[in-house]
Amino acid sequence: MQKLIVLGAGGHASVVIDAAQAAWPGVEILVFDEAPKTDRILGLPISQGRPDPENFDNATTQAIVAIGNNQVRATLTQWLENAGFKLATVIHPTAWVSPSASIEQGSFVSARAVINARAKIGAACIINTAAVVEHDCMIKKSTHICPSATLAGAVKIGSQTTVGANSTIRELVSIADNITIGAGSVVIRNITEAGTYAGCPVKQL
Ligand SMILES: CC(=O)SCCNC(=O)CCNC(=O)[C@H](O)C(C)(C)COP(=O)(O)OP(=O)(O)OC[C@H]1O[C@@H](n2cnc3c(N)ncnc32)[C@H](O)[C@@H]1OP(=O)(O)O
Repeated sequence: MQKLIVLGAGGHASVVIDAAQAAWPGVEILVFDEAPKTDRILGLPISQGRPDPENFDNATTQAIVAIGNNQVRATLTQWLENAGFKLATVIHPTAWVSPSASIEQGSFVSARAVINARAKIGAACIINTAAVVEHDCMIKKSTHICPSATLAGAVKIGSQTTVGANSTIRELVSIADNITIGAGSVVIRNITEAGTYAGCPVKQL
């Protein structure tokens, strides 16, 4: 890959750009945003709108959505796929990803994150800075594991779920789709009903 298209130009995009530049020195990064708040990000120009697939060659170009909102990231990742772009998986070089783990396309793994043996990460996920995804965890698509969250062994997380910063999920626990776990929370039982949960142990807000 010589070119990386990044959709989104907010705070999370800065982190993805830094990681991509560290992972692929010399990569040309092209940033697009539908409503940019500035004209540059980390010194790179921001183009307004979406990239035109006619202008890019999949042999040299990949694309990723760098937006923290799970629903928006899911929708735009689907748009990239439908438009024929090749999705990138961006992994910061200081992250540890077990050779037996798998990560689907369009996902981002930030600095110092750990993804241990046989863990499976779906498409368009964010495994954020210093998050720990222990052995045999399964995370469905478009989910965000926030900074320093810890998923103990064999935890299952649904799609479009957010596991808040510095929260802990007990081993073997399952959390369904469309759930938000508050920062610093502890989950010790399965959560099946969509909603927001916080505290130690969590209660539905
Ligand atoms: C790089 C990055 O920045 S990645 C992003 C990382 N960000 C996070 O991890 C943040 C995750 N979000 C949170 O923790 C939020 O507080 C949420 C989603 C749990 C709740 O947000 P809101 O719906 O706005 O709730 P609000 O702030 O109004 O609080 C409602 C109640 O829940 C309590 N509450 C909120 N968050 C938490 C929490 N994390 N733990 C315990 N209690 C909480 C509040 O004290 C309040 O209680 P009260 O009604 O008794 O006063």
